[in-house]
Formats: sequence, structure tokens, C-alpha cells
Amino acid sequence: MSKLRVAVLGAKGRIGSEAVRAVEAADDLELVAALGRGDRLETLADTGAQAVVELTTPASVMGNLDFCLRHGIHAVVGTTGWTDERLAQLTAWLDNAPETGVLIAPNFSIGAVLTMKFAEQAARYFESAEVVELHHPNKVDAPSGTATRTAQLIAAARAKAGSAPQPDATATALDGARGADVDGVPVHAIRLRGLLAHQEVLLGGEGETLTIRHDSLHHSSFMPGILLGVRRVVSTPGLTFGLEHFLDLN
Ligand SMILES: NC(=O)C1=CN([C@@H]2O[C@H](COP(=O)(O)OP(=O)(O)OC[C@H]3O[C@@H](n4cnc5c(N)ncnc54)[C@H](OP(=O)(O)O)[C@@H]3O)[C@@H](O)[C@H]2O)C=CC1
Ligand SMILES: O=C(O)C1=N[C@H](C(=O)O)C[C@H](O)C1
Repeated sequence: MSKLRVAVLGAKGRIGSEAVRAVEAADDLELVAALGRGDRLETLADTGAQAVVELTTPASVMGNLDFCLRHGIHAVVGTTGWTDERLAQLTAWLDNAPETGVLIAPNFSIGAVLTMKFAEQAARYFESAEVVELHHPNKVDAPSGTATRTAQLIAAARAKAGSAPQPDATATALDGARGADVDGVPVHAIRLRGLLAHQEVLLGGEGETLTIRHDSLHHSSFMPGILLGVRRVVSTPGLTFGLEHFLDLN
């Protein structure tokens, strides 16, 4: 059977360089291009790439996806910075490329995906929910894509259950003291040398709290999810948001 032809964008970055090694090591995949900033995107078409792994920056991702979709190249996207406006633009591009698939995964690690799932399940049982994400200090965006998605899932679950607004008597606060407000869920971002990617979801009810914590200790934690995404996206046209859709979670 012929190997799936895969390219990595952001190939010299922290996660991109690990993804290059993971694709090279996979028996069923062939790395046909490993591109960094300034490299010609035409290389993707020239090398016959069938799927791209996009691991660049929020400033670069849209231009790269525009090129991929105009050339019918499937994409697995780990890059963060997704807004409603960006998703609408991507959906419009996909409408013109109905056979092409795009997976956007706020987090490729199984533990982080489960953290989001557990938080979503637990949200309606607690009065209070806050998210704390902790990352290496080289990260350019805050809060993290994972924390934003987690807060959105919590907020949607609370809204569906008819939960009351969260209790919070704060009357005065320094800017940022209560974190970023993501659909009514406070999200706090910590940047600390020595860390990689970590998250705590804190839930509070009468007389009890529940803390769900996940730690990515090495970029290798993201690789099984990236490889699964590549294998599945080529037969999944349209937009898939979240790796959970490619996992057998119920
Ligand atoms: N979904 C997930 O599970 C994960 C997602 N991420 C996300 O992936 C992204 C990358 O993270 P990280 O590796 O830490 O960041 P890095 O800054 O280490 O890597 C990004 C790389 O992309 C390069 N780059 C920038 N623009 C382009 C372009 N147009 N074409 C090709 N390459 C480009 C950068 O080059 P230069 O240095 O010259 O700017 C850099 O080498 C972030 O958005 C991060 O949040 C990270 C880990 C896990
Ligand atoms: O920049 C990172 O490192 C990470 N980015 C993603 C995010 O913003 O959620 C995933 C993971 O947290 C690592």
C-alpha cells in the first residue's frame, strides 16, 4: 500500500520539529516536505503532499490554510488563535473545497482531550468553575487554545443545564486579577520557565471542590494525536474541531 504523503509547516519549531520526527518514524507515512518561515508554499504542491500538519503561529496559519485548501491538501492544525471570524473564513474556503478535510485540535494529547471532556461533564454539577493554564514563557498567545476551548465547553454545559451565573462578590479588582472572561468562565494564564503545557480546571460547590489537572511533560505527548489526525483527516471532508471526534469517546 502506498504511503500517505505528509508535509509539516513550522518544521523548525518546538512541536513542529517533534512532528517531523514522528512522521518520519511512521511506517505508513512519508515526509515529503518540512517547511519553515520563508519557505515556498508551492513546495507542497510540487511534492504532491496529501496532508499538511500546521504548527506555526496564529499570524501565519490562515495564509497557509488558504493555500492548502486552494490546492486540495488536507490539514491537521495545532496552531492556536481560533476566533469565530477565523472559523467562518475557514468554513467559506472549505465550501469551495468540499472534498478536503481540516482538523483543528486545540490539544493533541489524550490527557488534555479527556480533561476537556471531564470538565464539560462535571460543569453542571458545580456552582463555580475556573480554568488555570500554565505554559512555558515562549508561548505567544494567552490564554491557551486549550483553556479557551475548555472554558467554552464548560460555559455551554452550564447554559444547557440552566445554571445560574457564577457567584463572585468582587467589587474592585486590579486589571486581570480575575483572569480573562471566556463566556463567563474566568481563565487565568501563567507563564513560567521550566513548564511546558499544563492545565487545572477548578470546580466548586457547597462544601466541596473538584480539581482536574493535566500535565504535558514533553512534546511527545502530542504526537499520537497528530498521527491519528493525519490518518483520519484525509477521509473526513469538511471541518472537524477537536481531536475527540476522532477518538472513541462516548
Ligand atoms: N494543539 C496542540 O496540541 C499544540 C499546539 N501548539 C501550538 O502550535 C503552535 C506552535 O507552537 P511552538 O512549536 O511552541 O512554537 P514555535 O515558535 O517554537 O514554532 C513555530 C514555528 O513556525 C515557524 N513559522 C512561522 N510562520 C511560518 C510560516 N508562515 N510557515 C512556516 N513556518 C512558520 C516559526 O518560525 P520563526 O521561529 O522564524 O518565527 C517557528 O519555527 C502554537 O500556536 C502553539 O500554541 C503547540 C503544542 C501543542
Ligand atoms: O503553545 C503551546 O506550547 C501549546 N499550545 C496549545 C494551546 O494553546 O492550548 C496546546 C498546548 O497547551 C501547548
